[in-house]
Amino acid sequence: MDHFQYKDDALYAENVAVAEIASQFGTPCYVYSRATIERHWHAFNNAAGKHDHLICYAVKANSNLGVLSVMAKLGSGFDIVSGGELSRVLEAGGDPRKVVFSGVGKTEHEIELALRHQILCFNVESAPELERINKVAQKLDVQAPISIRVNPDVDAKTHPYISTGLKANKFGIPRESAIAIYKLAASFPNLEIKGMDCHIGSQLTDIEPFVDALDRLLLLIDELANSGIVISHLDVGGGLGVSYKDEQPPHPDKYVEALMTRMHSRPELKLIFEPGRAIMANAGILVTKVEFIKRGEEKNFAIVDAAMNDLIRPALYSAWMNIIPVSQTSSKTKALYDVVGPICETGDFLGKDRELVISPDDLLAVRSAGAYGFVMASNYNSRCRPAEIMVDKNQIHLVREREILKDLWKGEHKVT
Ligand SMILES: Cc1ncc(COP(=O)(O)O)c(C=O)c1O
Ligand SMILES: N[C@@H](CCCC[NH3+])C(=O)O
Repeated sequence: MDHFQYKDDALYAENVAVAEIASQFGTPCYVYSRATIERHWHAFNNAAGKHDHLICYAVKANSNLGVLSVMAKLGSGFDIVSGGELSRVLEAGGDPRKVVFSGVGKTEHEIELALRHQILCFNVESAPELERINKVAQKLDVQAPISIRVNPDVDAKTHPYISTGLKANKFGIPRESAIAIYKLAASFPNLEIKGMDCHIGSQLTDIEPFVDALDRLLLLIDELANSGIVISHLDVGGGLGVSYKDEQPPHPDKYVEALMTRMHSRPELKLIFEPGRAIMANAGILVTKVEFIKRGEEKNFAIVDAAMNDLIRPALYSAWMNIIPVSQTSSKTKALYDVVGPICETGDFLGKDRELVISPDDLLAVRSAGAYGFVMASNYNSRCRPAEIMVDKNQIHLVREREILKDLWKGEHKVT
C-alpha cells in the first residue's frame, strides 16, 4: 500500500495533508512516511524467515536520526561507511554489535572508533586495509572481526556510476585473489575471520545478477573451507532497485526468496542484507513550491524553490523522478514544463518535459526521494538545506530543522 495518496484531490502522507506540512514548515522540505519505512524493512526481514539473518540498513541512503531511530526500534542492523555514520547510528540508539563497516578508505581513527564500540564486522576491501585494521586492533589489544569484500565480476546492468561489482570498479578483491587474501588475513594475529561480503551495484532491477554473484561466492566459500578457513556469515550487500518510472524490480520478498533457495542447504551460514534504496526511496517525497512560470519559445519552465543542491539525482545521473501536484485540479489547462531550480547551472533540473497543470505558488512533490535525497544535498549557491519531516499516522515530527543563514558560514572565519 502506498502511504502517499490523494484523498479528494489533495496529496496525503499517511493521514496528514502534504499542503498542511508545507504551510507549517515551509518549502522545500522532505517528507518521510514511518509506516512505509517499517513495511519495507519487514518485507526483507520476514522473507528471510527462520534462516539466521540480519538486515543491516545502508545508512548512506538516508542517515537522518529520525530514520535511524525508527530502524533501531525495529531491531535493525546497520551498514556504515564512515565514522560519521557510526556516530549517527549510536546517537539514534542503534546497536553497534549489529554494525558492518564497508568502504575502501577507512582511516585509523574510524577503525579505532568502530573497535571501541565492538561492531559486528569490518568489510575489508584491500590488503593494506587488513594490515591497518590489525595494527589498530593490536594497539587496543583486541581481535578485529573481518570479512573480505569479494568482487564477483558480474554485470549489474545499472548506471555506470553506481555499478560496483565489475573488475574495473575500485571496490573489493577480485575473485581470483580472494583465497590468497584470506590466507594473508589468517596470518595477522589480531584479526578474526568472520565472513565474506559483496555488493554489486545499486538500482538493480533483475534478480539474475544477485543470484549469479551469490553462486560465485558460495563456490569460493567452499574453496576457502577446503583450505581450512571456515566462515560464519555471508553478506550479500544491498542494491535492490525501486520503480521510479516504469522499472519493474522484484519485490523484496521475491528477491530474498530467490537467494534463500541457495541457502537452505547451508543453515550454518548467517545471511546479512544491506538494503538502502529499497527501504527508503519510496518512503519519502521532496515538496517544492512553484515560484514562477516562464514561457519560452521552445520550452516552458516551472521555476521551483528546490534545486540540484536539494536533490542532485536528476542532475548527476539523469535520473527520472516522478513529479506530481500536491493538489490535483482539472479546471486549468495542461502544459509541458521543464521543472528547474534557481541555481546557476543548466544542469539544475528536477525533471524535463513534464505535463503539469500549475500556477505560481502551487506545490509539487518529487516522488521516490527518500533515498539519496537529503544525504546528497549541499549548500551550493549558498542555499540553506531543507527541513526533513517524518509523518507517523496523523503525527508530524520535524526530524531536521531547515538550515538558517548563520548555518551557511558556521566554522568559517573572516580574514582581517
Ligand atoms: C557496500 C554497500 N552496501 C549497501 C549499499 C546500499 O545500496 P542500495 O541503496 O542500492 O540498496 C551500498 C550502496 O550502493 C553499498 O556500497
Ligand atoms: N547515490 C546513488 C546511489 C549510490 C549507491 C552507493 N553505493 C543514487 O542516488 O542513485
